[in-house]
Amino acid sequence: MPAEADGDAPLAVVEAARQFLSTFKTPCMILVAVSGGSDSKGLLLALHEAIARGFSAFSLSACTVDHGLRPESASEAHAVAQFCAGRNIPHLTRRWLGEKSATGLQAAAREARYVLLADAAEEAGAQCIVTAHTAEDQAETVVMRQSRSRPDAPGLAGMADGMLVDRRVWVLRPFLNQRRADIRGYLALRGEEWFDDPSNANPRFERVRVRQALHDDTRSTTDRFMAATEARRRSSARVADLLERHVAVFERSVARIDPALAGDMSDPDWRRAILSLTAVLGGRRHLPGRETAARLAAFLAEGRDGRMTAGRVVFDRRRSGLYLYREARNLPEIVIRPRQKAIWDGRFLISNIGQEPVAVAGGVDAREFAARPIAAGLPEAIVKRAAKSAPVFSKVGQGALSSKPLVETSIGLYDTFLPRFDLMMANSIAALFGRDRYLAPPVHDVLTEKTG
Ligand SMILES: Nc1ncnc2c1ncn2[C@@H]1O[C@H](COP(=O)(O)OP(=O)(O)OP(=O)(O)O)[C@@H](O)[C@H]1O
Repeated sequence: MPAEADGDAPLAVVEAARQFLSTFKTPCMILVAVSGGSDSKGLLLALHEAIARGFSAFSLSACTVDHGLRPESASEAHAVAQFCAGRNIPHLTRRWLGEKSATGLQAAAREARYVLLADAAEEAGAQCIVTAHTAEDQAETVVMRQSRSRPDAPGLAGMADGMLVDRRVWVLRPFLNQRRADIRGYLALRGEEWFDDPSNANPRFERVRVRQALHDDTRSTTDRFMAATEARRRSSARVADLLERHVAVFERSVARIDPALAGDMSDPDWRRAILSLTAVLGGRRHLPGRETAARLAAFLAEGRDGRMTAGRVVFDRRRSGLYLYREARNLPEIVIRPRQKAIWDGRFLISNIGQEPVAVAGGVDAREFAARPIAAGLPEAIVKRAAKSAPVFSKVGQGALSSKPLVETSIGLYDTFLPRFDLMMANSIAALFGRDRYLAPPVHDVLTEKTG
């Protein structure tokens, strides 16, 4: 399926691969996520060529995820494996065996794909993953985000050029500025073919509808995206700074905000800071929606002492500050088997390191929780209220637990997918909740290295 290409464009694709390799802190093995479509096959070939021409300390491996959604998917994965074998590139195929319900199919397939790719990277010994998202993918993402923009969106940052998956491996996107026609031209020049996924033309999916409607020049969208990404990174740096200066978190459960900043949400970065804290304390994976944010802003603007609940979080306003803690309602009860981990209430990752099952419930007896925050200077009434939603561990059946589980805050906002432009604020949230910094990307990053 050869396609038209500009004169120098094929070399531009290899040049993009070369430039990408030159951004690494140290040479490493890169796992290329190859679907068999033109973009990812082009990325694999361009990296392979760039490595052969001057970057020999790098190596490649590849992985294809067979989602099992189309009859041809297994044979396509096999063809990719053969293509890799011909170039001495180790290749893994991973099958998605999860539940495939019609609603949210693409989102479920996406999350499963990234986790399978992360597992494959670990198995192959690769230090990062690359995907071949293009300038067209970027333009589509911007349009889709525009249509559902959340209150946290400063400008229209599109897809990040890097994303940490599962807290363990970075997915980088070296072709975000490359056009599909150029990648296809490059493949044609090298005499290579590719598969066209028919679901890329299925109007059931939002991305496909957007693509079909998008007549925008992707080059100008790319420029706008780069400016927006820069704005988003600066916003993230500022949010990090605001959180560090004005917020304290006690026992991973109560946040105190300086009284001076308790009444105002008009600054978009400060609003993001408060809404992010709300998501973490409320155990949610997304920021509260527009309406909740507006209700909260109205409450804070009143400037009076009192309480309101938003996004499962109580906002308790007193002269000494604004206190945030999880409301004591709808707290789940779970049992964690020996040597297993589970996320409780979206807020805590609990590891049962003992030999017996552990039951987890909310705030039945929180005396232990109460002692420390009071000693740290929190008002007693706040501690008592917050204690009601703290996790309490017990033995299933009679008696006392012989070993306590390990507990850390689960940051649903970032633990599965952390876009690179939010790394600084994610790190300051992690620090507030007593967690280590997130894994740093393997490539140089001027902004985070300067300020973070
Ligand atoms: N089945 C697959 N196996 C391996 N890699 C894949 C697969 N599907 C997609 N990819 C990788 O992801 C890139 C983007 O693919 P595509 O646009 O189809 O995914 P997407 O669902 O839109 O991605 P995202 O959800 O991350 O925006 C591909 O260029 C390829 O690198």
